[in-house]
Amino acid sequence: MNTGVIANKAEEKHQPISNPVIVIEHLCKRFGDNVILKDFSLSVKREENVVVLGKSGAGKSVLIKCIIGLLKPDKGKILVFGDDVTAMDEDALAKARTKIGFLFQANALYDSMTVRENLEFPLRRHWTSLGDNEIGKMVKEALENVGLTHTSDMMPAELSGGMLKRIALARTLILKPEIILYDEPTTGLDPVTAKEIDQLILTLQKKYKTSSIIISHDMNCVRNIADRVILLLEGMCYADGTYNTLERSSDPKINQFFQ
Ligand SMILES: Nc1ncnc2c1ncn2[C@@H]1O[C@H](COP(=O)(O)OP(=O)(O)OP(=O)(O)O)[C@@H](O)[C@H]1O
Repeated sequence: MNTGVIANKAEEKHQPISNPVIVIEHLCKRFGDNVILKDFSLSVKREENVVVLGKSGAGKSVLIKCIIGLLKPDKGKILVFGDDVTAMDEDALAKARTKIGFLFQANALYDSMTVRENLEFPLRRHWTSLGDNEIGKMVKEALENVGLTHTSDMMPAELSGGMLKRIALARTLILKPEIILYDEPTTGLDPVTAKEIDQLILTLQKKYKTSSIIISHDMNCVRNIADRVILLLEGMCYADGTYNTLERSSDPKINQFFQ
């Protein structure tokens, strides 16, 4: 069921460009008898931030894994820049993934590497033709972006939660992805630091013109960064609208997320 809650464009923080970068059509995914995605459709426009809300176990991570081809859906299409991810072989998937960055909830930095080495790692792995000079410049820019140039030679264990999140964001952005998928970017951070991360995400999204799908339970984060909010419920896109539109909804299934 779709409640037909429609986005009010006037409420949006910025105007995403209308051609979609991701189009998901009638996605179905089950594990045995456990039906996770029943008939899920969603379109994400260029430079748009779409937040996916949903209860624990609703299938948010399954959805993200389908988009990056880590899980094969049973039915449906996922077009990323017009190409269907569900029909790709491993080589094509690897190429498609270079356009998609992923910010893990746990940051996924290597504990045994310095901050600089963590940032160099994806460059050396994916862009093998880059020289040391070029890599050095890109690492410097990445650290400047997140205001942490002084941490270059530090180990992850020496950094606070907010700093780790900034470095993880810098590492995600260093490969210049056109789409970023965020898994709970502010979970575990205090409200002030969380707000700074929200602001950084918005600033860098504007600078690099990225489009995003964000999984979040943090309603401040949702309010701060969502152009549009999707409610994933019963395997479908149950509601679709701006934060303000959904917050005012009288539907208890929507309302419970905005208490
Ligand atoms: N590889 C798998 N094999 C079997 N079941 C799976 C697999 N991956 C996910 N599931 C099931 O799919 C359902 C949705 O999981 P998912 O991780 O997407 O939830 P979620 O909405 O991200 O929850 P949370 O907010 O708690 O992270 C769960 O019931 C989970 O057990």
